[in-house]
Amino acid sequence: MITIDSLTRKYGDFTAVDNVTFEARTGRVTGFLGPNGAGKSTTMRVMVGLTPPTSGSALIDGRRFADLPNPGREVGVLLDASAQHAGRTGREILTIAQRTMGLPKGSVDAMLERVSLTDNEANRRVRNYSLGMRQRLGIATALIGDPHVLILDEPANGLDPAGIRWMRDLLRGYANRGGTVLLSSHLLHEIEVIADDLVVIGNGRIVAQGTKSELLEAAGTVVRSDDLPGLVRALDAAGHSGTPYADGALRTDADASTIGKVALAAGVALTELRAADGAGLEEMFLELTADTQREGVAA
Ligand SMILES: Nc1ncnc2c1ncn2[C@@H]1O[C@H](COP(=O)(O)OP(=O)(O)OP(=O)(O)O)[C@@H](O)[C@H]1O
Repeated sequence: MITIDSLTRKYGDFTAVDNVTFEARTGRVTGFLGPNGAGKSTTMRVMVGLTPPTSGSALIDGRRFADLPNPGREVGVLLDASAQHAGRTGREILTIAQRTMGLPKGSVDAMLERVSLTDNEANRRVRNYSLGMRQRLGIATALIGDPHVLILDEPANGLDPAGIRWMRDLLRGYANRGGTVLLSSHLLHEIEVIADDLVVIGNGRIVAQGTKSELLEAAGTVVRSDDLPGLVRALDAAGHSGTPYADGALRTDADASTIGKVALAAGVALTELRAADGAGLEEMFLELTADTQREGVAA
C-alpha cells in the first residue's frame, strides 16, 4: 500500500504539490489523473526518493522508499521510459537490473517474454526503440524484481490500442494477485479502462478521489429531449444544474428519477435518459481541472 499524507513540494515560491493526501490500496489499480503540470510526476518522484518533500510524507507499506533495503524487490518504478541508456540493448538493461537485485539469470528471458519483446528487439540498442518498445522495456525493468508495488508515470504513453489492452491485462493480473499499482496519466480514457480507483489532481491539489464507480455516479445523468431549453428551465427551477454537450445531450447532477418527475411536471418529453458513462467522467474531469487546462474547457 502507498500512503501519501499531507504532502507538499515547493520550488521557491511555487507550490507544485499542495497538501496532497491519498492512498493506493493493495490489490487495486489506482489511476493518478491530472492535466499537464498538475503535479503527478513531482508526487511520484517524492514517493521514490528522487525529490525530498517540503513537508508531509510518502510511505510504501509504512516505510520511506529510501529506507527499503532492496527497493527493486519491493517497488517497481517507471518514471521516464526515455531515460534508459540509449547505447545499451534492452537485454543489457534488464541484465544489469537482474544482477543488481541478485535475481536468477533466467529472469531476463522470462521478463522479455512477459512484455512481448522479441529476441531481435531485445538485442537492439534502445536508441533504435520506438516509444512503445521503451515503455515495454520500462515495465519489464519495473517488474523484474517481482515487487509487490508498482509506480508507473504515464506508462500508456506511446502504446497503441493493442499495447494499452496488453498493459491493462498485465496490471489487472498483477493487482488480482495482491499487488498495488499506481499509474499516472493526463488522459482519462487511457486509465479509465485500467483503474479501480481514481485520484484527480489539478494545480497541485487533489480535486476528486474515489472508486471509479463512485466517480461515475458523481458524474451524473445524461438526458436528451427535443425541447432542451424547456428541460433546462425546469431542472434549473428544481435546483439542478446541467452542462450541455455539443451533440445536444445534457449532463446533470440530478438522478434519473428526479429528471423524470421534473420533465413530466413541465410537460417535456424525454428522448434519452441514462447514467453518465466515461464521456460524463471526462466532462467532469475537465471541469474539475478547468483552471489548470491551458486551452480552457470548450462549452
Ligand atoms: N525542478 C523543478 N523546478 C521548478 N519547478 C518544477 C520542477 N519540477 C517540476 N516543476 C513544476 O511543478 C509543476 C508540476 O510538474 P509535474 O511534472 O509534477 O506535473 P505533471 O502533472 O507530472 O505534468 P505532465 O502530465 O505534464 O507530466 C509544473 O508547473 C512544473 O513546471
